[in-house]
Amino acid sequence: MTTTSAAPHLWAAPSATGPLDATVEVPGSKSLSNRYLVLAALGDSPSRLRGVLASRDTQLMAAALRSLGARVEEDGSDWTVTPGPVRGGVDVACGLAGTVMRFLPPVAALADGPVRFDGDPQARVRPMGPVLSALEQLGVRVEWHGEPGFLPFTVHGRGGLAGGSVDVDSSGSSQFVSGLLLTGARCTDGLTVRHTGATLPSLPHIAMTVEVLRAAGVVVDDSAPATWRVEPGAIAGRDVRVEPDLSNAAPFLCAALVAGGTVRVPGWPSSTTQPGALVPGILERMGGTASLDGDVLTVTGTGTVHGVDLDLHAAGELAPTIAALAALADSPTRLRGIAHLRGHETDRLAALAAEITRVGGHAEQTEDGLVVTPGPLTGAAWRSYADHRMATAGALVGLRVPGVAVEDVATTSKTLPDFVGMWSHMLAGSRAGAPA
Ligand SMILES: O=C(O)C1=C[C@@H](OP(=O)(O)O)[C@@H](O)[C@H](O)C1
Ligand SMILES: C=C(OP(=O)(O)O)C(=O)O
Repeated sequence: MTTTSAAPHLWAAPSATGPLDATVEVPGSKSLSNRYLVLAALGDSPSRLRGVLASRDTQLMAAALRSLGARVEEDGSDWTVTPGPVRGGVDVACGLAGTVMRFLPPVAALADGPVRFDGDPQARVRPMGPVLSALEQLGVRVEWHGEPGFLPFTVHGRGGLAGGSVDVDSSGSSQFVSGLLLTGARCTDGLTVRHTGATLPSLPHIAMTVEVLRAAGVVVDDSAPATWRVEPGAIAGRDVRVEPDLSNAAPFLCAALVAGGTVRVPGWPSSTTQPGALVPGILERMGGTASLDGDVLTVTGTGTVHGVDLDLHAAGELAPTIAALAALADSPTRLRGIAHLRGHETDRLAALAAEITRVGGHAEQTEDGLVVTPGPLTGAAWRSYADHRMATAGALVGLRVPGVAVEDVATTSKTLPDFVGMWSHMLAGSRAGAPA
């Protein structure tokens, strides 16, 4: 492994000096951890959650649920949640977590008083309007403290929700639908959610919400297009194990294509609603081979990466990683179906275009995506924009391009606090002396 020198606030992304031969243990899924936490806090008895992701997004969720009246005890990655009556008169800090800011306002509507939500400066530009206007349709008073439709705001809980039917335009984020569904069973009349927008991103994440609800004994009808009906009823306390985060596995698996060699991820589920399940197929199209032996996913690459034309509307959170890989390809890549990434942790289409261009590639935004045209790349500072996936994208480029220095790599703590350690460990597993 070689490293580049850089200013102290920059992380010199290590370059690979040979093919990889590494096994990477990936912690629990952010999306599953935060869904299980919400349902456990709304449950009819305590839950034991095993293999929970311990990261900024899940700690924020735990802290918020404690404020709202649940007991959340952490013991490494095994957490116990004891539900309690939902309490108002509290503040919820969302950080930059979409799952906290979109999943908890419906919970707050059950509280016996006001719940004020705020977050990081970048959180204040993430779209919030549709989930809160759905609550208003249900008779909940929402008070905006800044620009309507954005953090900060207060949800004035009145001790319960009757429920009924709501229309929500979820084209900006699937999390609007998921947030409403997660609380639906606690509405006295249940909840019917109808999506009204032209497009709906991240369908696997909505399927994930439906699946975790059903596993907790909640009756959900998703048979009509773009409509979900959650029946009222108890949410069962459970003992569950969280799957590894397959989207967080993606940069490591991509590394096998960039450096050549093999990366294995144990604990890969044979079936899952995580959109990261698409990664092996995408990497095969981009020049790798992938196989699942038992629960170990193995990806092998040659160092040659091919461009692709890819619709990522189902798996937008993979886009920064795939765009970084595309910058190292032997032909252009077109990513489509991801206009809503402009409302993610940062405007990811703008951020990716800027950073890929800064290192010498060419990336242009389209109406709903990005066209990446590889070029000879040179090292430069790679900005993260407080976005964990931008930081890991920079690390991936740095594997091939000496002199890439990732700004604020600590932002990876949003979902993967030990990213730097895991990345170094992966590289330390590379075969010494093998040609680059
Ligand atoms: O429900 C979830 O856990 C998520 C849904 C998706 O959000 P969008 O539909 O806003 O992309 C995804 O990108 C995000 O990382 C996690
Ligand atoms: C979009 C993402 O996160 P969030 O849950 O904050 O929306 C992401 O992790 O890529």
